Amino acid sequence: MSMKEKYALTDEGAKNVRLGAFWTVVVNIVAMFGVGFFFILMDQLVRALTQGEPLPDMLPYAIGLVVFAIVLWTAHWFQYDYTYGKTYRESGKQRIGLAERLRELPLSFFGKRDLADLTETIMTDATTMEHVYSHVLPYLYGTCISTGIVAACLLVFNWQLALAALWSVPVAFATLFWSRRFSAPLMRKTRSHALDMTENTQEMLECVREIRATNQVDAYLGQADSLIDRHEKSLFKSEVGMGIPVQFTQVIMRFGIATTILAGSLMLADGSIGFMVMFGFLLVVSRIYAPFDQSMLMLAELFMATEVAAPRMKALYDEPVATGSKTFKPCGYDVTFEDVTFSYGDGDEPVVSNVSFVASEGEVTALVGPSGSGKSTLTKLAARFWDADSGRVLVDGVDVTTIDPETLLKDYSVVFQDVLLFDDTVMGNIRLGRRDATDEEVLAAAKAAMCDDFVRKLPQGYDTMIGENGSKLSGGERQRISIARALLKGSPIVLLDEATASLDVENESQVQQALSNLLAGKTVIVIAHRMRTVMSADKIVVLDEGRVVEEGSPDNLLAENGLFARMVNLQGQSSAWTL
Ligand SMILES: Nc1ncnc2c1ncn2[C@@H]1O[C@H](COP(=O)(O)OP(=O)(O)OP(=O)(O)O)[C@@H](O)[C@H]1O
Repeated sequence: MSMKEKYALTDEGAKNVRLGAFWTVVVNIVAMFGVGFFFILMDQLVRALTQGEPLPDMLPYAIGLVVFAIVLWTAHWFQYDYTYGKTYRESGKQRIGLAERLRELPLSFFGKRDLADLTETIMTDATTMEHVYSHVLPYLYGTCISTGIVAACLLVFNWQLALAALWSVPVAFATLFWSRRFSAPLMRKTRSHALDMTENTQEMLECVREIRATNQVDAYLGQADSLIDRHEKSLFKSEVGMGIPVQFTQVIMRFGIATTILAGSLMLADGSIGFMVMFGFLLVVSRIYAPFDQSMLMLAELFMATEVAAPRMKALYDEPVATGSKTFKPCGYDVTFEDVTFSYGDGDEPVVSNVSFVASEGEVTALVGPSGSGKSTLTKLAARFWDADSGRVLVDGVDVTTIDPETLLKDYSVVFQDVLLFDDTVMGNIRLGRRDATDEEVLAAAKAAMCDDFVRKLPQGYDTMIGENGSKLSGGERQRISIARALLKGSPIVLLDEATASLDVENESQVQQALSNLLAGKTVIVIAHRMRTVMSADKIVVLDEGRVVEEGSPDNLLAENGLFARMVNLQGQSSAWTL
């Protein structure tokens, strides 16, 4: 596997890691030259002291020292730039790349993946990789290469002493990599326990009202406690599981010094090497192990990155994206379902089967049917939030799966039951419908959606911050803001999930008024909850267990006296169409 794939790097990132490794090699080799320089000076001094030779001229050494310092500083500067400066840029690109990827992924992906898990990938995994790019990879690769070069020189110089000095490096690394089979599962477990902890905290914060209302606070806190304990224990085990092999391999490596002294002493005794050769070897050997000490400590992080973080990031990159034509200029906006079958998971039972109907432009098509019959699913398929398993959804005869989702959604206004607002001003929330809308256009949409009266009563009117998900507004007010947003967008296809649960009578008639402004002249597919909407629809599609069981105008369906007629009779004069 290439470095790029293994560490989820971009092309430029892989290039910078290589250059970082190159400059690390230069730094290590230049540092070795320093050792050689010191060795030659020592040799001359020893000879002067023991054999009466004249003391060496110090000027070339002084000049050499200055040159050495300049070269080392320059090499360090490049190493620093490539390892820290440029690789941090790589991490920035990774994060932007992940965000771009999320943008390209089909919306169905977000339904399948746990959001806490996704947040962990973007925040924690990206941070782990950032540290690995900057602190570990160039340094580790560079050290291995420079050690290889020095080892080759030592082997040429004196292979017996070189073997005595260097055997410990491969043995130490082999031990460390072998220990990975034990430490890797521990790391994966720690990561998954950390994830459970995050999910629990996120759920606790999101559902704090429900938890309090159902007196579940103690139970939730108890669960959080046990998850934290479990994570702490697995973290301890994985630290020990990694720490012991790292310490052990550092000790193994130090045995190289002992064997160099032993072999060197024997060779010195039988006269096959001189004292200075032995001294030189010891100098080099003591330098060789130093960079590895640091690398070994980083290996834990590297293993974590290759075992957990990089695969998780790569998995996100490998997710199939929803693609399609970036231009879509239809002449009309009929939405046609053609024998559509769909299930949420591979191999699951279909939730809609062989559905065919046309929602015509300028008409309101109401989807009715019991809870779970597939009404919301059909609206999601219409907007390509999911792609059908078989059959086709067409807009003006064009299969939606051939159109890029972002391009397609420009033609859709969506008002769902669970309105989502941002912690922004009223103005900002409505303007999300169309970013370039003028203030006047936003106000006109707000008026048409019957928002104006309540917004003007807010402390700062349209500039009032409405809290997270509009927490400072009532359910009906939130819904009218989402309708204003859809009105401002003014798309030719409207998908609407009516909801009445949170609305009082006055609110309901205001929302109804807002809706009729939104729907005029559009292709409307509505999940109808109000009797009035159902009876005034141009077409009704009755669903049961994911199949279309009846289809036609309200009058015709009533006349047919089938399921729809029975449901209407059951509902009586109730204003809410709750089945
Ligand atoms: N994201 C999902 N993953 C798996 N199954 C799902 C998902 N969303 C819905 N379902 C299942 O698909 C079926 C149809 O659901 P859908 O929401 O389309 O029904 P509905 O008619 O809109 O129901 P309701 O009127 O209660 O909102 C249900 O059995 C539901 O459990």
